[in-house]
Amino acid sequence: METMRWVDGRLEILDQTLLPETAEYIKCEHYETVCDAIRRLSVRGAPAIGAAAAYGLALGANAVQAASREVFITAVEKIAGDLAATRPTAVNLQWALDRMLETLRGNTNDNINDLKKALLEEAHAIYREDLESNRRMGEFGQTLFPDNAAVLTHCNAGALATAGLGTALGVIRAAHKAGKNVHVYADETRPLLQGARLTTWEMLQENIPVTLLTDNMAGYLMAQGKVDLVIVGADRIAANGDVANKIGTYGVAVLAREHNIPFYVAAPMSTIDFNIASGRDIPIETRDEQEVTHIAGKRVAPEGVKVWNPAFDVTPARLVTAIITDRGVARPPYIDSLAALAGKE
Ligand SMILES: CSC[C@H]1O[C@H](OP(=O)(O)O)[C@H](O)[C@@H]1O
Repeated sequence: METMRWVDGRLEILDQTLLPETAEYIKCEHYETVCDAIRRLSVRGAPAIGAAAAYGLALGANAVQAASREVFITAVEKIAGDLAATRPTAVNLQWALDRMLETLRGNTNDNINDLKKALLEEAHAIYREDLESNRRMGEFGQTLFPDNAAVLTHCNAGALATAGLGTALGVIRAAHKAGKNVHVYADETRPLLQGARLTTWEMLQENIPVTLLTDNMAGYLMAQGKVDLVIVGADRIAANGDVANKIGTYGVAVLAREHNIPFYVAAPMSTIDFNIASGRDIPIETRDEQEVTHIAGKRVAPEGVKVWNPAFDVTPARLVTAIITDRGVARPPYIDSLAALAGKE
């Protein structure tokens, strides 16, 4: 099942808020529909958000009526700004939009229709490349898995968060395919339950053994000696290796360190933000309080209670055993190893 698809000049997005019960595609005729899909997590996960924004920009550009290249570019830049404003933490969103705008500005063609075609081609390329990136991360990462590995993961860093295989789950898929007999422990991941709803669904689809646990069970599972390694995705990684990922990841990393369990992060190079020195500078999204006060649409917390709902937290680099990227595995010190993988001096 595709996370998204371009059909007859429009973007169709698998609505992940309806999974696992219902698999339904949102038909996006306007880029504002894509903005809404990103904001409400119909499409989610750093690489998937980036690809959706790229297609959203191509969709919006197609609707622009401009008399000149300059007017067209100004209109497209405004659409990119609207898409960029949907969610602040996943750097792939801005990365994809920047790449699309660079493509546009670097194309000296004055024919507006040709510029529109070039934007759509770039969106296709971003989506296609992410699938290849997932495959490469899987190849690099599965070498870190022992046979019969019991693997704990948090949130959903799977096919649904990317263009097809996943980051953390892409590594798990590769290890499963390599015959390593992986067993997955999936944190439910409150408040939006990406683990309970999406990771378990993906693993069951492919007969990869999976056990669901609530977030507050992870420590006891580790204390029982039942976890060989932890692997998670990322939304933004700072130049020093600090990792922003779904809320709860930091707690899992501290528990893993306490129990001497390797803690791996799988992320493409497009998730590394070399413009940010450390996790202190990563913008953390806070979301609607009803995500915490309600479960399945039913209020469970009393009216009037104060709520704190950060969607992400930051795991310091010192708690990260290795970062598995699509260019290889980075080990501490990340300030050097990530820069080397990026080909920076
Ligand atoms: C492969 S990126 C997946 C990453 O994105 C998730 O956040 P959200 O569901 O809010 O988009 C979570 O942090 C995952 O690790």
